[in-house]
Amino acid sequence: MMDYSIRDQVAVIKLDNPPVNVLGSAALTSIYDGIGKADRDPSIKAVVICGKNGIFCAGVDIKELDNGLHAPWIKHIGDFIDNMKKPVVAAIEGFALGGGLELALFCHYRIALKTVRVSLPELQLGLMPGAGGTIRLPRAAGLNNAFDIITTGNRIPAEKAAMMGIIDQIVTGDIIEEGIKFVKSKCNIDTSLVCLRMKTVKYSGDLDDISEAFMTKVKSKFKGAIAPIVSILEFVIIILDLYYVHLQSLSKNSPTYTRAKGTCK
Ligand SMILES: CC/C=C\C=C\CC(=O)SCCNC(=O)CCNC(=O)[C@H](O)C(C)(C)COP(=O)(O)OP(=O)(O)OC[C@H]1O[C@@H](n2cnc3c(N)ncnc32)[C@H](O)[C@@H]1OP(=O)(O)O
Repeated sequence: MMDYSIRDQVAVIKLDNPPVNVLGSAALTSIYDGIGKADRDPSIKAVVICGKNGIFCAGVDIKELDNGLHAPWIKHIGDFIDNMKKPVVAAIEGFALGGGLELALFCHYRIALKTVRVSLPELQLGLMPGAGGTIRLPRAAGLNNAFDIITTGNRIPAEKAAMMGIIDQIVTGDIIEEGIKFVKSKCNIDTSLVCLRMKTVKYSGDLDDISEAFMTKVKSKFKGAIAPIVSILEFVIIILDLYYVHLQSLSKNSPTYTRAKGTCK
């Protein structure tokens, strides 16, 4: 399900679940184990996550969804990386779709070949991007772009994704070599500063107006099947609102207040 190797003090975690590296229970467990191993090993300075077979990851294994995915649920991987001091980069080729993009968004950085496409197609499948997509995508790409990507399921080309802030660098050549080179240059950076979950959500205009406009657009597109879509959009808004509520409960002098304040501008 995953190859673990060490190159020049960098752990390379290569998803290996042919043909398209979907995330079932076994693959998720092996990624979680691999990241834990890299974190515990004092000789490892950084981590690259990539995929075999010319593709990063086609998302969660849809065939397993009916039976329920077993622990560690994909979100646990995100929680773990959020707290890692060693930088983690997603080195993307082919596609990063659904849970695959969410996995990439867990990482501190994302690099990609120019030919890459990313998307969150969950909504079209009657699902929601529940593994952090609603939290991290707005923080990477801004609220307006995130709503657009989540509601359309469009596949975004790498260069556009880079302009939006989803991809940090477009590279050419061997994606793993590039990943190693990239992540080694980030070893002295405080990872909490690049952890997407702690970043500010950027949006232009009034939050209620933006969400209302997207609701209207989505309702007209998905005639007769809007319940999950409306819930998902509301969920994104609720997450933002929760940050405000959380803020109000904190002492204004606390470091947590200062940090949390930055997440909901
Ligand atoms: C509570 C919240 C829970 C879950 C959240 C889930 C989020 C998700 O990740 S949902 C999944 C989102 N991903 C997708 O929708 C991607 C679907 N796949 C594709 O679009 C394409 O397969 C492709 C990745 C673009 C590759 O295309 P191609 O090279 O033409 O190969 P295919 O013939 O389409 O696929 C090969 C083989 O893989 C199977 N497969 C592809 N994706 C998945 C998947 N996500 N889960 C399970 N299986 C998948 C596909 O069915 C083919 O299988 P065969 O047996 O060979 O037919």
